[in-house]
Amino acid sequence: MTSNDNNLRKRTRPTFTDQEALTFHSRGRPGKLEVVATKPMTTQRDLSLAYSPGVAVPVLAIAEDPSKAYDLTVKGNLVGVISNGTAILGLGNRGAQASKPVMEGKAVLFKRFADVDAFDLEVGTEDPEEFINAVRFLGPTFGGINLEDIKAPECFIIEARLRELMEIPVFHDDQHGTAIIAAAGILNALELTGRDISRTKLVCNGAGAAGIASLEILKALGFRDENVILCDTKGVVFKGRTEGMNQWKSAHATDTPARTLEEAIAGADVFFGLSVKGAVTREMVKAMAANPIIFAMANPDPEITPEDAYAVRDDVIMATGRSDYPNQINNVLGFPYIFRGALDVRAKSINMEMKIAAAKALAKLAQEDVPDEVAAAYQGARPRFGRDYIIPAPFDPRLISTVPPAVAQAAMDTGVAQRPIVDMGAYKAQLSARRDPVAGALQRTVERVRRYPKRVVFAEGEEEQVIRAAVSFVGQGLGTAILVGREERIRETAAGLGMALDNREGIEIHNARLSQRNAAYASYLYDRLQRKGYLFRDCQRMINQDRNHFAAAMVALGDADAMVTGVTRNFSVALDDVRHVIDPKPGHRVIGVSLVLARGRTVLVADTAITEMPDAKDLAEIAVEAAGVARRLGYEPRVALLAFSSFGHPPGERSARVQEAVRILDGRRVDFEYDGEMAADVALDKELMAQYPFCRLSDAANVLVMPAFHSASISTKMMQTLGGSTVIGPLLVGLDRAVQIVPLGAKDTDIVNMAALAAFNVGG
Ligand SMILES: NC(=O)C1=CN([C@@H]2O[C@H](COP(=O)(O)OP(=O)(O)OC[C@H]3O[C@@H](n4cnc5c(N)ncnc54)[C@H](OP(=O)(O)O)[C@@H]3O)[C@@H](O)[C@H]2O)C=CC1
Ligand SMILES: CC(=O)C(=O)O
Ligand SMILES: [Mg+2]
Repeated sequence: MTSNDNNLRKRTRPTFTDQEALTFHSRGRPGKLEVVATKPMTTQRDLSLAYSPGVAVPVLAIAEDPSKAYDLTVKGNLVGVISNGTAILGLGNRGAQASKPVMEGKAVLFKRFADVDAFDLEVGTEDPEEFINAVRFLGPTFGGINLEDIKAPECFIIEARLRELMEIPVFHDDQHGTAIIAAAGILNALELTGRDISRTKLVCNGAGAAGIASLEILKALGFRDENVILCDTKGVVFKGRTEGMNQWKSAHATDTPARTLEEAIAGADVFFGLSVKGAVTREMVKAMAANPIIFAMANPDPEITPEDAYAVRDDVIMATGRSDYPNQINNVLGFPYIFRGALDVRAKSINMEMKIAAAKALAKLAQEDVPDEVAAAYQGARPRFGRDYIIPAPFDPRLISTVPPAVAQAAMDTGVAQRPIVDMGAYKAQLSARRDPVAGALQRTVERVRRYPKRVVFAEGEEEQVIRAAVSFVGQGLGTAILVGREERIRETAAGLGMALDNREGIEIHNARLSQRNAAYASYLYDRLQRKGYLFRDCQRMINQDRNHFAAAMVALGDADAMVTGVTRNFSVALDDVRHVIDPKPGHRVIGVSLVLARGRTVLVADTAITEMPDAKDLAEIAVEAAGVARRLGYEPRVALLAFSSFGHPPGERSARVQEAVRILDGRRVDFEYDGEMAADVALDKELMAQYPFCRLSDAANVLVMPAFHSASISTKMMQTLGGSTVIGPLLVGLDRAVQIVPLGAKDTDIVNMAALAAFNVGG
């Protein structure tokens, strides 16, 4: 095993308690979804257009030509996620109401990964006919129907009937989504072990929705009937069996003397588990052929854990449905992208060719080199096609531009596309732009920190939201949280919040006044400040009484890796405290960078914190620092130096300063794209930018250098308050140690994000 393999296998489990899972779902607005209007609804005129009488016009247009619904309503991008809760994950029949968190979850994954709008419908019946009747009339609402967590064999009847009755794609994800992803993994595992698909022996445990559909696609790919044995709760599904049978199982019944899973698995090349936790034993693994392939896909716990399988064999290729082991076979890799492709060509259905195209696209993607930007999505370890990387990970940003085009092309080739794509290249570019950056930006940071946990000091340790943030930081596996404050007070506050800190691993409390390190910290500070008018006792007082000084000294002297503060003090005051203790990094300047996460894109804005009225040289330096942050966050920087004018028009003294900054950058021969001066709309809108064909940016800017602090601060705050954007920061950049200052009164989630960014050392 290479060290890369080792690292991948040793991934830590995300740790969360049941209470955290409940709080995640209940906090703020209960649940995970809300409806957002895409048109203004502010004036009388808006109302007249959106509703009566204006709405009558599209009504008549659609009545005359129903296909107009795709142009005039949300239908073409809307998927219904529909369940009756009879097979929720591997938890069995828990009822329609209990399935709602899963269905809401799927809806948000549709949005997050493929910008497909989706909402959930839970239908309170176990009767297939009633279910079919409840769904069959919903065609006018949706562009597609994703059925979920409906048990077999009813799911087969329901899906087949709805496919006949409805003119939009109907896709039972537990069947086909799972089958597609598993097939992709299998294609790669076969290649790695040098197997011929037509001679490979496979045992599938689980003859339900996922099991049966997987066998269908595997056989379409080349597995032979006689080489495949299916098992269920009654053991092997053999020819002639009568107990617990149905027509879908019969279709895969084999002529074999084996009657139990144990007998069937002996000598098998591949095990496919789509059943329940613990169905496979170590003995069974031992009995498999050389280089066995084990896909234990039951959720939330696999048929056998990788630890157990590796304990008895070291030649196994192992996959599970979980995100905390390598090779996650989970349908989240499929459904968002399969529907994206199907919707974009207005496919009438999702057929076998489209499913195989998706599986092959996924398999091929795992074989490709992982570029730098993407490596960040893999927790810092750059995966290479091999035993522990046979399938891309859910956060791989290439999925959106890879899978939907393959699905769309297959739909076009098989005649089910009602609106074929004319320019595939342009379509792929559009798809990339749909990628939601919000989670992406932070996800990479958090995953990286999880891999290299850090000691982060939370300076305002007595504050409620800081305690909550510290507990969450530790709970997410990001490292050790050091709370600065009076121990008893912190414990009491934590107890009042229902969080016992006693015995909680990963949390330390340091009282500045009682710390054994404060003499060292005070003398360190005195060395720095003695010629700036401070006496030793001033320094002692600062360390003993001021938590920012104490926390910063911990970081400066290596007792902690990073620090976060700001909840109770203004940014500039907190920064002054920190600057007494920590200098700028040699050759760098300290600036503030805000991350603006707007619909479909992330833009970095600088300097949002420090230099009030930068001159040309300052602006050039700000550009260099901001470009560095963009790179650290995984974006290739395209820097626009902004002004009220674009390339000299209209002229003005302020714009001349920005032009001068561009010339300074020219002289410094920096290694990133930049240009200016230009107005914000030119920087952000590629079409407007095209009016200036000489502009050196290859695409819309993703780093905006503002001409002064006021414009930086005003624009980001307006974006946040009025524009519906998420703004993270300002992130403090250019200090010699990792320090982040949150906005006054920040909430626990903001504090955790900033602590993660500090631990990641985004500023250095
Ligand atoms: N990783 C992923 O992306 C996905 C994983 N899954 C997982 O696959 C499993 C099945 O889901 P689904 O097909 O929707 O559910 P179904 O209810 O449709 O099917 C369950 C099947 O498992 C069989 N089974 C149950 N217990 C055992 C056992 N001890 N030994 C052998 N077979 C058993 C049942 O047998 P019988 O017919 O005799 O009742 C049935 O055939 C779940 O754990 C689910 O979480 C599902 C979808 C996606
Ligand atoms: C992942 C999924 O859909 C399931 O386990 O049911
Ligand atoms: Mg499911």
